[in-house]
Amino acid sequence: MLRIINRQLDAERELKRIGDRTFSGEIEPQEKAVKEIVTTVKNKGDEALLDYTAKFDRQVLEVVNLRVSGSELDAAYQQISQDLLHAIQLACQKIEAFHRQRVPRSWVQFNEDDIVLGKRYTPVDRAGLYVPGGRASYPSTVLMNAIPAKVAKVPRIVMVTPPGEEGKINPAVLVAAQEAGIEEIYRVGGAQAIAALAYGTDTIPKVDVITGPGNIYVTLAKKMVYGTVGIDSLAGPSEVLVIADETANPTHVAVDLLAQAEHDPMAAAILITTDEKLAYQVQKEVTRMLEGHPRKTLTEKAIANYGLAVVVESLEVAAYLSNLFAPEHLELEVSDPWGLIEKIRHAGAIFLGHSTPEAVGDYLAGPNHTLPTSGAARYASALGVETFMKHSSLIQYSDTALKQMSSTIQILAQAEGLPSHGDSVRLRTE
Ligand SMILES: NC(=O)c1ccc[n+]([C@@H]2O[C@H](COP(=O)([O-])OP(=O)(O)OC[C@H]3O[C@@H](n4cnc5c(N)ncnc54)[C@H](O)[C@@H]3O)[C@@H](O)[C@H]2O)c1
Ligand SMILES: N[C@H](CO)Cc1c[nH]c[nH+]1
Ligand SMILES: [Zn+2]
Repeated sequence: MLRIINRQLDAERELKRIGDRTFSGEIEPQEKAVKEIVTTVKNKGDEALLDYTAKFDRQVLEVVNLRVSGSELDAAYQQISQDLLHAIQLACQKIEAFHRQRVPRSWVQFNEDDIVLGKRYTPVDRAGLYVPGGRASYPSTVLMNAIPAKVAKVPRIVMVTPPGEEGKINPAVLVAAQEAGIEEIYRVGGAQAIAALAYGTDTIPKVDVITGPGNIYVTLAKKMVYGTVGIDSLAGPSEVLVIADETANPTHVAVDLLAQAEHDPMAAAILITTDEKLAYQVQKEVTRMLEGHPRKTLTEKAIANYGLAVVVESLEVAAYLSNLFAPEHLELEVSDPWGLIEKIRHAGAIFLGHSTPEAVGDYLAGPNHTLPTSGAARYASALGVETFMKHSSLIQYSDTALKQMSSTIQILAQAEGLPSHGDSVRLRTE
C-alpha cells in the first residue's frame, strides 16, 4: 500500500531515507559482496567471470562463448517482429537526432596580446557499455548507451549484458546493438562485468570509461572502480517523483508511479501533491493496478519500501521537497508546469504537463534515459556525448606575451617556494 504523509518534517525524513537507500548502511551486505566480486575478477579474470555467471545468472558458459558470435548477431534479426524492428529504428533516429545537437566542439581563441587559448575535445579510446538484463531486458538502454558513444566517435566500443536462458541474449538487445553500430558484445552482467571492463581479462578488454545503468550490484561496482576508469554517473535503481495539483488524473499518476516501481524492488516512486483527495485516489489506484500485475511481487515491494505520497500546502513546498530528493525523473502534473520549473533545481529529467508520461523519455523522446539516482542529480547529469569525451586545454604564448607576464609568474612561483617554476620563465625572458 502506498503510504500517505501529511507532515513536512516526516516527509523530509522519509525522503532522505529513500534517497539514501543505495548508499546507506542498509546495503552493507551488497557492498561486501561487490568488493569480493571486483577483487576476484581483478585477480582471476575470465575464470571468475564464468564462476559468477554460474552463481548469479545460473548459466554455465565456457570462455569461448563469452563473446556473442557473428551468427548469433545475424540470427537475431529473424527472431524479432518487423514491428519491433521498426520501433527500434525509429527510437534510434530520434535519440541520434537529439544527441547530435549536443556534440562538444573544440575551440581556439587568438587574443590581441599574442596569446592563443582553447579547448580540444577528443573521444576516449575505449568505452564499455553496460546494458542491464537481470529482471527485465533493455533494448532501449542499448540505444541510450551506444548512440552517444558512436556520435563521440569512440574507436572501440564494447557492450556487456547478462545472459538469459541457455546463455542467450534477448534478440531485441542484439538487434538494437547492431542498429546502433555495436558488434563486440559479451554475455556477462552484474558487478563482475563492471570489474572485467575496469581491469580487463584475457577475453574482455580494459576500457577507459564505463557507462550504463544497473541494479545495486552494478552501481556499487561502478562506484568502486571509479578512478581506474571513468564512469557516467551512479545510475542505479529507477526513481520517479511526481508533483501533482488538483488538475492531475489519479489513474495516470498511479500508473506512472508503477512504471518506475516495476523496474526493481529498490526502485522509488513518490507523489507530492497539494490535493489530499488526489493522494487517496492515487493510493487506491496503485492498489487496484497491482492486482494481477505481471511483476506484482517486486513492484509491491518497491511501493511498500520506497513508495510515498506526501500532501503539502503549496507547490513551493512540493518543489522544496523535490529538490531535497533530487529525483532521477520528475513529472510536473500541474496546470502550469513551466511556471513551476523555475523552482526546480535538481532532477535528471523533467517531464512537463499531463501528456508527457515518463515512459516517453524511457523509449524515444531523444534525451538519454540513463540518469543519476539516489540524489546524484544534485551534481551529475544524463549520459551524453560528452561522457565519452574529454578536453585538453590549449595554450600558446609569444615571446612578447611571455615577457609581459614574466615578473608576475615569478612572484607567484616565489610565493609558492617553487624556484624552478619562476626560472623556467625568467631564463626565457632575460
Ligand atoms: N538510472 C537509470 O538510468 C536506469 C535506467 C534503466 C534501468 N535502471 C535500473 O537498472 C536496474 C536493472 O536491474 P536488473 O537487476 O534488471 O539487471 P542488472 O543487469 O542491473 O543486474 C543483473 C545482475 O545482477 C547481479 N546480481 C543479481 N543478484 C545478485 C546477488 N545476490 N549478488 C551479486 N550479484 C547479483 C547478477 O550478476 C546479474 O547479472 C534496475 O534497478 C533499473 O531500475 C536504471
Ligand atoms: N526508466 C528507466 C530509467 O530509470 C529506463 C527504462 C528503460 N526501459 C524502460 N525504462
Ligand atoms: Zn522505465
